[in-house]
Amino acid sequence: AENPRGLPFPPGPKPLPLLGNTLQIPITGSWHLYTKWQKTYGDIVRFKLFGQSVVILNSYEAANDLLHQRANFQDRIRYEMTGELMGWINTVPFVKYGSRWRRHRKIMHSALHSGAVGKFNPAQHRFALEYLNDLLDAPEDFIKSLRLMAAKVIMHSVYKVEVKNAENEYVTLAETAIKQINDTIPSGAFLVNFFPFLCKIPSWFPGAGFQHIAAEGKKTVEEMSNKPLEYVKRRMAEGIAEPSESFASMALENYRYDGAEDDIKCVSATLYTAGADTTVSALKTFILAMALFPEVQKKAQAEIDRVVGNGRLPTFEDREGLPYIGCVIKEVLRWRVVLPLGVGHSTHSSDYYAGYYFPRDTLVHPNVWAMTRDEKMYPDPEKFWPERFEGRDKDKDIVDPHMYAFGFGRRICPGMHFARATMYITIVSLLTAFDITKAVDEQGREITPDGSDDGCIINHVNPFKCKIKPRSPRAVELIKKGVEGLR
Ligand code: HEM
Repeated sequence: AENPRGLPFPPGPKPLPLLGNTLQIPITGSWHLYTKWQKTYGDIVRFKLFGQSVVILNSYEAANDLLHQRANFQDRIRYEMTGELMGWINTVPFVKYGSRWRRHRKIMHSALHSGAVGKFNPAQHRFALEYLNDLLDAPEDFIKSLRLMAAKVIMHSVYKVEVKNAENEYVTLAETAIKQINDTIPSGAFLVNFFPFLCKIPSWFPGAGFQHIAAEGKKTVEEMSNKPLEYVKRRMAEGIAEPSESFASMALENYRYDGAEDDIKCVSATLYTAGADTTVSALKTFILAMALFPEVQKKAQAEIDRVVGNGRLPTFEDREGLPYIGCVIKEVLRWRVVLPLGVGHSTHSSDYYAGYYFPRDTLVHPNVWAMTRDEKMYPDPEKFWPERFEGRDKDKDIVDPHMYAFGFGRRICPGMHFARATMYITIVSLLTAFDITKAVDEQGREITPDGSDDGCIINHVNPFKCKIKPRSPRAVELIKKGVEGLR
């Protein structure tokens, strides 16, 4: 029997036949609703999206017990539309728990684990400098040039593609693919994600427009994966490529089993889609926080001035000597966590926890947003206050955001060390060279950004205005000199 102990499902709102609770779940910012449900139903809440059983874990403890500790909670559900029809099933976050996924993780791990990832620091440093230089020319385009920086860092690290502008062929392909995915994943937006049998309807059938969208999507995903890898292989064949010049060339050198190339192609394409927008989200949050909390900015700048001095820009070597910056990065990851619902894991077979029954293929999401708003751990949670992390032992009475911002268990973000390095060098360079303040309107009044966010799976603060001004003529000189040095 599936449920021999006859235990109940976790509590939750009553579902309608067929529709389940789908009509109750907002497409954006659903974590706010789940956090309210925590008061009614507790830390473990169950509901249904059409026929899909969903469990939300509202506490760090429950998420850690299940998603981190249990091997049975490391799978992913099938997304018919996004995964199967559009071809995203070939990218790591969608791959089912099993041998293929293990091969993909191994390829990523060998280049991205904490001891190896330093290889990419020169590229991260270079593009952070170019970002500073872009800000000198067009400070008001700080978000646009941030996106460009993230694209440059990943494309260079993964393929050694030199991205000059946002119109780059490979960047455009990946961005188009991401846009297509964002339009299809949210709950309810695409019925076919939850009604697999709809896939069998021919595409000329009225209302089956999803099949055209799927076909378009699949083409984009294939091109996004094939084209840059062909570029790498061309460089290798022509003998231009250093074997270790990029993630992909290293992987092609190191892994030569049957089917290795296909694995490498899928993994490489994943890195842009998983790594660019997430990093941009975190860095936008940082800039917003600096505009809203000037005293934090001053303190961070004082630390840099003390440790680095003003004769140079900071480097990766300074990282250990800048503990307050470390706390700022943690607070960025907590204050507006990038993925407020993480990425849903699923159960491989039926299971029990806390007296409740979990059928197989239950979609289980950590409500990370609720964890970041736990007032017992983080008093005054809306305040951006890095000091809350100062002078404490890891895991003692406060959870380090690194423990939840990058997910859980065997599925934990394999790019976390890479992401943190990009965040570090960008943040520390920005603080050294610029003051970030609120913008002023024509009457000279300060404009305070409202700090709202778009509520998407990868959550972004909404576009806002701020002033980004060099701290001194010396800072401008250092940026110019730094960028010159790169040429
Ligand atoms: C601040 C930036 C980032 C954040 C906050 C972040 C967060 C996450 C989270 C929450 C997950 C889901 C883990 C789970 O299922 O429990 C994830 C998965 C993943 N991330 Fe990241 N990530 C970031 C940057 C990156 C970067 C830069 C890369 C690649 C270079 C990357 C590659 C991946 C991949 C491949 C997965 C799927 C892992 C799997 O399903 O086995 N991420 N990330």
